[in-house]
Amino acid sequence: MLLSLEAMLARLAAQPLPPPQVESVPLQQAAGRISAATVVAALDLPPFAASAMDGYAVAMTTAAPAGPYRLAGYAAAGSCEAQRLEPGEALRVLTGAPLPAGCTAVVPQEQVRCDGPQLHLHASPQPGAHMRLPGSELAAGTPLLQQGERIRTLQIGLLASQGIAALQVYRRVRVGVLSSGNELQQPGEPLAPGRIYDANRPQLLALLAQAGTDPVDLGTVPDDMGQTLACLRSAAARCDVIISSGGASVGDADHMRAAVAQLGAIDSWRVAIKPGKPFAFGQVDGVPFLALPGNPVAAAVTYLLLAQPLLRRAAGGMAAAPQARQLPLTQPVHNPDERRHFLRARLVERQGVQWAEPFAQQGSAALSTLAQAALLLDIPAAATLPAGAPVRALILD
Ligand SMILES: Nc1nc2c(c(=O)[nH]1)N[C@H]1C(S)=C(S)[C@@H](COP(=O)(O)OP(=O)(O)OC[C@H]3O[C@@H](n4cnc5c(N)ncnc54)[C@H](O)[C@@H]3O)O[C@H]1N2
Ligand code: MOO
Repeated sequence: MLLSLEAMLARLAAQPLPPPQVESVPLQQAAGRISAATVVAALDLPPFAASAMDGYAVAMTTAAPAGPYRLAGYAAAGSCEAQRLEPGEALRVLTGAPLPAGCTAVVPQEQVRCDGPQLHLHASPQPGAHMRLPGSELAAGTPLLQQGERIRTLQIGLLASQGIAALQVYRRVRVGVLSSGNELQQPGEPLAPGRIYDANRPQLLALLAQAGTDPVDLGTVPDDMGQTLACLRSAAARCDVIISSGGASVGDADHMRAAVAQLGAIDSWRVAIKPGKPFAFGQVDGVPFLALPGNPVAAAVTYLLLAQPLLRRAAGGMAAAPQARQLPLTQPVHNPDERRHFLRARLVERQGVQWAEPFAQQGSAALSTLAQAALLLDIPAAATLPAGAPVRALILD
């Protein structure tokens, strides 16, 4: 049976996965990790009334708001002395200094004239000017991080300003990657006749590293039952998820599915997408196992569309819709197939408008256009779209 992409995703979402483990990391190393806890602000920010300028804190009077004021003292950032102004008094303050009780405005030093102990303002200040009031930026109790949220680099400063030195995050998921096939040779070795370089394993390992997992290189296994079993057993002992490519389809030299079935269970499916029709899911000694197709573009596309959501869940992360936008097509597209096509495309700009331009080469093995692609265009089954028609474009970078 050919399953729709959505039905396949729903099936994968229903697969039980082991709960992610939790570890503590220093705050500055937490960017890109998944928060294992909901974090709320413990402090008001700023925690006390503070000056936003180098200048003077004044206690205004209605009779003479521009002064003169009597200079009553001094406070710098870090001062801890509790001070108080009476109406008509001013305090020299530096940026970040705690403001004295009774302060009604801060006047930047460029806008005053000092005459001995007397301060004259160039103009009447606005009440509250340049005063950072406690909690005005952030109130204690405000949520800062949700459990399952990916921590952004630009959140680190805010978390540090709350006094947080370490965060509870989910341990990176260890994802083992293996390739199968007698034809495969390692990049770096001389190429023997009839053989090809293993493109899928380096590509998948790189995608996994970029996604914040802990990739484990399980190497290449030939089409041999004994070696496939040995590789899978050792992988299950050290990985949280195992991904293979090749041997997902109907070929004779397919030991992968038989080996997985012997060590656990496997369910093969066909998904109504091109590239990427053959796809299998199972478990090896209880460790989730995903079999991606061997054709290199099909392996990359099924990784992005099917494996990534499962890995995000295994990592404790919240579900996230793929980044997509609507773009007009530069040329007509015809998909006579019963499968939805995901076309590699580039983004072009014409007269200030962005368009999606599909590459001519769309073969499931044609890595050269994957290497240049900025977009994957989602073309419905049995559809003919004219030039200019809007299509859903998944953003690849
Ligand atoms: N009779 C049928 N044949 C095929 C069907 C089908 O439905 N009926 N499906 C085709 C589709 S679609 C795909 S995709 C491929 C997937 O097949 P497998 O997952 O079994 O993969 P293999 O047969 O092992 O390899 C396919 C192709 O990819 C090359 N390959 C494999 N691994 C790598 C790698 N790590 N790096 C680079 N290239 C790799 C392999 O040499 C083959 O050329 O099946 C179609 N056939
Ligand atoms: O997945 Mo295959 O690569 O559809 O052509």
